[in-house]
Amino acid sequence: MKNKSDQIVIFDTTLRDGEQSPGASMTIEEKVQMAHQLKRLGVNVIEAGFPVISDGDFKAVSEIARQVKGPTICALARAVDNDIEAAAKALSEAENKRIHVFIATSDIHMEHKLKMTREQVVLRAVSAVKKARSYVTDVEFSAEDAARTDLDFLVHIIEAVVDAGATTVNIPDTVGYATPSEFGQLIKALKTRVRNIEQAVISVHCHNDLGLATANSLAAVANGARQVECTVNGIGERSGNCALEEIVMALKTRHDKFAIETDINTRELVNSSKMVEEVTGIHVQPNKAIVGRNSFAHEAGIHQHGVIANRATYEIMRAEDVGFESNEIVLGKHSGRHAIRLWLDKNKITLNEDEITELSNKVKALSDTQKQISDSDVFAILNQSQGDNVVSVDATQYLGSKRW
Ligand SMILES: CC(=O)SCCNC(=O)CCNC(=O)[C@H](O)C(C)(C)COP(=O)(O)OP(=O)(O)OC[C@H]1O[C@@H](n2cnc3c(N)ncnc32)[C@H](O)[C@@H]1OP(=O)(O)O
Ligand SMILES: CC(C)C(=O)C(=O)O
Repeated sequence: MKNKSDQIVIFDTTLRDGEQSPGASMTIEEKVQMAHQLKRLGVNVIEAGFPVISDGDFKAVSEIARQVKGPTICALARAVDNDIEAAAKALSEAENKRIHVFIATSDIHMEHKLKMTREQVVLRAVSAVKKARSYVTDVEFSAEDAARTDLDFLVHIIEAVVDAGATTVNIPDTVGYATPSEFGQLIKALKTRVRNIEQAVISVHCHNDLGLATANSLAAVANGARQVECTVNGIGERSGNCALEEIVMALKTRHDKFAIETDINTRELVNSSKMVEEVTGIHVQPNKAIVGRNSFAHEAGIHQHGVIANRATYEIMRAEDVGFESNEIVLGKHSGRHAIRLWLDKNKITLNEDEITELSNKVKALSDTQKQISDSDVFAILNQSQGDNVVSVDATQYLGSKRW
């Protein structure tokens, strides 16, 4: 990392919070394979798991700690001695290690779930951080449900854990309740009010219940957060977490606004996304920002015309920069003649303007009866038109579709 002010720590929790998505459980081998990919992607911290929860998770964290050198390997623990001991043990072979302890700080969680008073929670948090510090120098503390926590109490507990040795303090919006302006203001308030805040990195961990996880994380960064917790494809509890690919590409694309760097090799984003789809069986929707298959695809004629003239008319990022081979011009109901001309050029077919118009009309007519148009559909149209001497091509070589 360069320096704290213009760099952000990308803390990937695909293997911990991401794995908490119903149905996303991974085997030890899958977690290790994913951790190697996260290293290729360039994440700074890999939250490899929660060692106390099962033998499998303990082994997965230990194996990742043993095999994956370079990034910091992090293990989660409740503010419970046994959890912290398990985390320390699982991390023993890590080159760079972090123990992440958490306890809830909102009144609703403390009263109904933990059945603890504010004072008891502070004492438990301080003692957990001290215990974690007895094993490692890099300790993260999370105030679970921070976004719904009384601000004075949050300031107080953060000061206490930083005094106890926490090197990163994480402010989760555990239930995805905050709005960007509120969350940005919360980070700003902590930066000004927490006496010893300069001794720790401020981190955020936003959930996506209202679809605001990335927006809230960005607002936090704009107000001084320097670690963002996120997951590939945004998987995680309920509606998931801030998506790694979204926060990284937002910071890269809007460098003019944020002036923040990450260490992420963005060309590995699509590979990482595909690996998460494979190991979890959870597929991203086509319109998923950055890694969805429609993110750089254009079907509407006016857009296609613009993109053919200059990609920047309708693309704010380059498909190649996130790991796709290229952008796509997709033929369909909304396509116009500029796209048809491009398709013909690519396939080395020459038609006159009347024939191009006729082909365009036939593509539109076919699109009224089916959802998607493949290359072989277009060749079939051309072959049907053979009698009218439009063109003669052998469509059999194009059977199957490039896109669909
Ligand atoms: C916001 C988050 O994502 S937090 C992380 C969530 N992840 C997980 O829960 C991982 C999977 N969890 C598990 O396997 C289990 O819940 C375990 C192993 C952690 C605990 O299992 P159990 O002992 O059976 O307890 P159970 O899950 O029913 O209840 C949670 C217990 O942890 C306590 N607890 C919850 N959070 C904390 C905390 N941060 N610090 C201390 N204690 C906590 C609860 O008060 C409750 O204690 P109780 O049993 O004395 O009532
Ligand atoms: C453990 C913490 C960081 C968490 O996952 C949450 O609050 O959502």
